[in-house]
Amino acid sequence: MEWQLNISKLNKFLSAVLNTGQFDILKLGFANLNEDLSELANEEQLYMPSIDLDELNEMSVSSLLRIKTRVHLPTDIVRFYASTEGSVAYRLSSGFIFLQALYEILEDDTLNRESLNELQSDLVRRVTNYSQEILQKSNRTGGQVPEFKSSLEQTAIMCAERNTDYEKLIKPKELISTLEGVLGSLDGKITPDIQPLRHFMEITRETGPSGYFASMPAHIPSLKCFGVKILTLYPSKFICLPITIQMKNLASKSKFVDWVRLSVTGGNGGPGGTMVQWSIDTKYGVPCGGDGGRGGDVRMLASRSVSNLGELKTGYKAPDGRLGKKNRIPGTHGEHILLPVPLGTVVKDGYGNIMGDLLKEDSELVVARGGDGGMGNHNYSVLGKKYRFERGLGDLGENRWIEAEMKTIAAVGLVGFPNAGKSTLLRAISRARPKVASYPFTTLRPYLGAVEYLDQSQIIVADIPGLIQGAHLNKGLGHSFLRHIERCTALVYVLDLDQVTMKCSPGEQLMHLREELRLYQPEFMNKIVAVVANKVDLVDEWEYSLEGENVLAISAENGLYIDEFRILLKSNEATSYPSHSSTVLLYENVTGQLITQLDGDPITNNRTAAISAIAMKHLTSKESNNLVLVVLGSSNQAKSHVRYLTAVKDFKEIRMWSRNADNVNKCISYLQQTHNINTPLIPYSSAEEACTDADVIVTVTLSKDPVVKGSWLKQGAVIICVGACRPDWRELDDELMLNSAIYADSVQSAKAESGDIILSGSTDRIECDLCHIVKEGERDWRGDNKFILFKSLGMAIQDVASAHLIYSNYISK
Ligand SMILES: NC(=O)C1=CN([C@@H]2O[C@H](COP(=O)(O)OP(=O)(O)OC[C@H]3O[C@@H](n4cnc5c(N)ncnc54)[C@H](OP(=O)(O)O)[C@@H]3O)[C@@H](O)[C@H]2O)C=CC1
Ligand SMILES: O=C(O)C1=NCCCC1
Ligand SMILES: [Mg+2]
Repeated sequence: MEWQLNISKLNKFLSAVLNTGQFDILKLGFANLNEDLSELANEEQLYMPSIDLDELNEMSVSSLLRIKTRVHLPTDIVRFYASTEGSVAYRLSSGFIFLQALYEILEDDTLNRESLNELQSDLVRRVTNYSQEILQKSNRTGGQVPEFKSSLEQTAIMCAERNTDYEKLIKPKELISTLEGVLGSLDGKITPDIQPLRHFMEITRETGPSGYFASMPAHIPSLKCFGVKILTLYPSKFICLPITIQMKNLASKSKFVDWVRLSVTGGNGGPGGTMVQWSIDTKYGVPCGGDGGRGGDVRMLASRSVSNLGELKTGYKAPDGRLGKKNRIPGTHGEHILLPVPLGTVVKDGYGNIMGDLLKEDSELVVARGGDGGMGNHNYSVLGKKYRFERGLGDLGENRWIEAEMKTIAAVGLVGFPNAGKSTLLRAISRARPKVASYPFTTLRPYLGAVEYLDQSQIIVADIPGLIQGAHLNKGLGHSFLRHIERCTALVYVLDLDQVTMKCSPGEQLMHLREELRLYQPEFMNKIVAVVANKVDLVDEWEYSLEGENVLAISAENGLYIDEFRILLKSNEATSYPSHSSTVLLYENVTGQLITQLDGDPITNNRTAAISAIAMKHLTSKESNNLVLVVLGSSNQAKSHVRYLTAVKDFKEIRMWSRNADNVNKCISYLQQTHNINTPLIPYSSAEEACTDADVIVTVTLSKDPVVKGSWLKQGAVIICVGACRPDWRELDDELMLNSAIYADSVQSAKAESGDIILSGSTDRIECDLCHIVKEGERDWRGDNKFILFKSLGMAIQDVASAHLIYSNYISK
């Protein structure tokens, strides 16, 4: 029987899993279907390998085994990998999910869960037997290939080591020659990298387009290993909103109340005891009544789990202390009443005097003290018969009116004109369910939502009621909502891009919003601000900056760029995250045992530069020396490219440009101090000036728009384009693209992923893969073209070969 997967059902299933919000990406490991998938990518149906349920023949078991070994499944047939925020890759118990998926999507309705469970055990048993047979045939005794034996302990140590140590294990010249060797051995056959995943990436993009890449498993027969790289990319890093406030468990069902007046009364002190202990020695006995217990206090307790003051009643009275007991034992104290209030609550007495400011989690403020207990008669024992029943009655508890007011209600306030979509946005990023309707002032009081992150942190966002022009004069909801803004640490201006509902152009909206806030309180201008343009799905084109501000275009309704927005809110941390983070998993070829798991970031930084160095070495003539190198960009790739390119060529000077001049200076000091780069490194404030008369230009930016123009460059210039890794991003303009002889590390990836190639209409103009260049040796690579361009996108095989080299260096250390 042939299992036929229905794509639309599969999509539905994957979307449903993704929509649980627990996973950012699911990779379905049809590992042995690389070729088939790329061929079938545009077709309606995907096919599972042929499996004869009645009699599993060797062929089908072998194909299953290949799936098993490729994706390293101890008990299952296919595994889902989930790459979470921060790029922690982990595995799900896949068999169950997979079979459930199959159950949902198989055309054959007669299959039920039990029969699938049976099928799974049967397959696993057969696959296990078969793999043992293979191992025996190949004279292997254990589960591991001898050279990797007993390496797992070291692997664990290695995984725990820091990036800097990884860097020490990578020497530019060694990595360059290793990768050149691997490229030379490829014989023109390159594992398709990204293409087979495109289908699944599309699903991911639809459900949350945060830009996740994953390289398919790459086999390197000569190295006896294969591997996978999982990479996440946070392109929203370009907007920063430093926020540190985090709160927890905000889901309060109560009405939103930010001010209350209530009466509080401490418990009265309990009366002292009047017991007398009789004895033969004393005529009247010995008084032994204990002191009365203290009355309980009424206290306020700052708690992250409370969102507003709506749970508070109008009055509280704490329990009284109890009567003192015999044998001088004090009476029980009255219990304190703890009133949980949100962090940032300010408490005043009835005269407006501030009693306290509850800023820290678990801080307490006594708002009505309980009375002291009265003295028990044992205190009066010396007074003889007359006073032996004397005692104190206990003090009354304090009683007062107090006012509690929330000062900080949210870290972030969403500010925008009515119907800009703030409530929809809050719904999209949190579990808050504010009313949404397209008439002004749907939101009459701020709704709060907790934006939750996988690291358990939360940021509280308030949907501030719609603002109208003249609000500072108390028009509309005027001051009542401007007061809320006062309490937010940061503001996000939400602009309306919908021609139908917008009051004025997005630029004017931003101007008016700012003006209203400024007129109400000039200090508002000091607040940290970000700008988002909502309803981007309704417009054809959108500028990404307005009045000098970066603007994040989103669609709250359709969930477009909502992940980016969530990250923007957390960008205090997000800016300290690298824009790319990755993990490389290295497996042993035959048994599929995991050899090691490596931090992919140093691998990415080094191998990409090594590949560029190989390309540059071949694409520039051997004799050429003392060239001028330009590096556009100043971060990881800029640093590694200077190191690797100088390892294969001598340059007269290296010109460095980046949007931010400080970054260039930092990059230069790092290269000089840490890597002793002796070639003059010269900062440039204009990319055009830097590129004029340059021989080699490297673009390593996160730009979405061209940073180099063909008109700037001299004939014969070699351009190494490393950024613009998405089909809609550019680093190079059309003139440059159309006048270049184009090469790529993988033609297939470049055609599918490079915005420069796709948008300039150059998909059919790519000459060949890097492995052909390496094999062919020196020739005229430019032909009739003005420039030579190498487009790098990165391939799994480069990661795997580099990971293998690092690992080998590590174990031989
Ligand atoms: N081909 C491949 O195999 C690989 C490609 N890459 C790509 O290389 C590029 C650099 O990577 P990496 O150094 O790790 O990235 P980082 O995020 O660390 O650095 C980004 C760099 O781009 C600059 N930049 C950001 N936005 C813009 C913009 N709008 N215009 C101009 N410059 C901008 C930044 O400098 P400043 O803030 O000063 O502007 C910074 O120097 C990325 O595009 C990445 O995707 C990465 C790994 C592998
Ligand atoms: O590591 C890779 O390969 C990358 N490719 C595209 C851009 C980001 C990193
Ligand atoms: Mg890549």
